[in-house]
Amino acid sequence: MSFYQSPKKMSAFDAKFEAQKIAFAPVSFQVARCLSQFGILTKIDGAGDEGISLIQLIQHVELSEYAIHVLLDMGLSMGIFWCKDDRYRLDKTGYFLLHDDMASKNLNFIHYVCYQGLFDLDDSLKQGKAIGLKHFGDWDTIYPGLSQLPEQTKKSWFEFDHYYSDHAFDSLLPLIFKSDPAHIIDVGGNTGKWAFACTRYNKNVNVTIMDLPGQLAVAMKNAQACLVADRVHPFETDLLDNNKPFYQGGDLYWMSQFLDCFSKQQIITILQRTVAAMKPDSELCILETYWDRQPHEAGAYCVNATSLYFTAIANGNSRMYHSKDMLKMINEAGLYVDEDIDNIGLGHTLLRCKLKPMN
Ligand SMILES: C[S@@+](CC[C@H](N)C(=O)[O-])C[C@H]1O[C@@H](n2cnc3c(N)ncnc32)[C@H](O)[C@@H]1O
Repeated sequence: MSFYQSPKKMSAFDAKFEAQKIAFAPVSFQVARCLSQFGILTKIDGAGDEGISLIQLIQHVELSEYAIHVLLDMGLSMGIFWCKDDRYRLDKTGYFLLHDDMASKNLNFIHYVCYQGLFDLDDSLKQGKAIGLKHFGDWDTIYPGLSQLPEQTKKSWFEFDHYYSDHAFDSLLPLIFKSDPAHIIDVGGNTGKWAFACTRYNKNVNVTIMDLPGQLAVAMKNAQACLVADRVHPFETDLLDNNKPFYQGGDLYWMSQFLDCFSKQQIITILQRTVAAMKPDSELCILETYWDRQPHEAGAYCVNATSLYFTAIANGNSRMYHSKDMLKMINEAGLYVDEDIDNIGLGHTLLRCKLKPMN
């Protein structure tokens, strides 16, 4: 990791400006969202090098002159546009806000899933509970409620989750199938995207999805639609309850973006239960984004920011981990890492684990 290990080279004047940006960050965030939602970014982008004036924008955007003008002024301050001779042109940051898929998925996730709940971050930190979740329902964690979230919130949650895992899945399939597993157990398999990728890739493999009932119902509906309900099987459980069952004897246990939903103590328990369920030659593959394994500072920023979603909205006690913490827990549970591969998809790491030999 080449970042965070020395002070930033910046004048006090610039640092003071950075501090003001943080103080006003919710304003910038909402302005960027409104510029996008009301089509102002698209209009200015379409005007190209010629640019577009406020008077012209008023004719195309269904907002008052006042509303467009306050958004434009703040957009200038945020470096989204530049303006010469009263004509606005998109600057580079504006270009990526408009055209970068990752920025739009992140922005929608923060607005529809996290924004209101983050107001309760301080109480969530003090109580070790996701106090911000109260805006959506009365659950201990967001997961039993996922399928009941308001429509736009649910859409933003799934688009955010899938955006990162989808980018990793294609390059992972050959790696996972090199050990030729006949039966994969997808722990926290959600709506079945990985299960369907596996059944498409290999015509013989069976996949069992272990998850909460709400997600399994959606996954099995999807399995019917994909015509693989004979090879994709549901296994209902709640991994926060040790009295609930754990699928025994799978060839390959798969945990993608799953362990980050649990506290350290819960992870150790889940890994120990996995160890107890594995055959001597089974594997456990863990796919996660660790902030210290990101190739660029931008990745570490997004991963660390995502931790606070877990704190205030998802469960109050989990996070995106440092890889050293995960490696320690894997070891403690009785596993060793056979392969450790970074830079999969958008900054994922695959840890391929096996049972430690018995002494
Ligand atoms: C962040 S999603 C990951 C989905 C998918 N594996 C992927 O890579 O996109 C976490 C999944 O873990 C499941 N999960 C969370 N808590 C759980 C629990 N206590 N028991 C079983 N599954 C749980 C959720 O329902 C959800 O499907």
